[in-house]
Amino acid sequence: MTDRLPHEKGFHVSWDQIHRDARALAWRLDGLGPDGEAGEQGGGWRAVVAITRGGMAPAMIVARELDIRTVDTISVKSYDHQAQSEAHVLKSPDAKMMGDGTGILIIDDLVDSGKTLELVRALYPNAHFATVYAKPSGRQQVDTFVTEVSQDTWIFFPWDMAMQYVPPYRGQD
Ligand SMILES: O=P(O)(O)OC[C@H]1O[C@H](OP(=O)(O)OP(=O)(O)O)[C@H](O)[C@@H]1O
Ligand code: HPA
Ligand SMILES: [Mg+2]
Repeated sequence: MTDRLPHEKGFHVSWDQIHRDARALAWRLDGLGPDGEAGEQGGGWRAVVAITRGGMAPAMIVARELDIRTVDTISVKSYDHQAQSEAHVLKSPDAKMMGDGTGILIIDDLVDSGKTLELVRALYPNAHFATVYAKPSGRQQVDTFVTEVSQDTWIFFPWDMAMQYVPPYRGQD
C-alpha cells in the first residue's frame, strides 16, 4: 500500500507506458552492438539476456523490436518485497553463448542501488547493460536507459498492480 511505503513518491507505470518506454529503449540500442550499424540484423547484438523476473517483459519487447531471436535469462534475487538483501544468482544463462558478454544485451526493468547490475557486470564485463528506468545511485552501472526517477521514488510496475476503486476527490467525511 502506498501509505506504508518507505519511499516518498510512487511512480505508477501502466502496461501501455512500459511498452512505449521499452520500445524507446530498443530504438536507442539499435546499431550500438559491436556487429552492426543501425538497421542491421539484431541491431548488432548476438543475444538478449533478461534479468528475471522484472527484465523479462522489457527484454521481450526489445528482442521483438530489434529482431533478436536468441533470448536467455539470468535469475538474480535481491529484494524481498521492498526490503533489500544480498544479491545472488539463482540461475545462469548459457555459458558458451555468453563468453565475456561481448555482443550481449542484458536487460532489466530498472536499476535502483545498482547491486544487481554490479553482480551481473562482474560476471560479464563486456556485455551492454540496459534498463528502462534508472535511479541516481545505480546510474553508473547502466550503459543505456530511458527515464530517470529520483532515489526516493518507488516504481510500481503493471504486473504488481490491479485496477481498483478510488473514492472521489471531494469525498464524504
Ligand atoms: O539496483 P538494485 O537495487 O539491485 O535493484 C534493482 C533490481 O531489483 C528488482 O528485482 P528483484 O530482485 O526485486 O526481483 P524481481 O525482478 O524478480 O522482482 C528490479 O527488477 C531489479 O532487478
Ligand atoms: O522502485 C522499485 N520498484 C520495483 N522494484 C524495485 N526493486 C528495486 N527498486 C524498485
Ligand atoms: Mg529484478
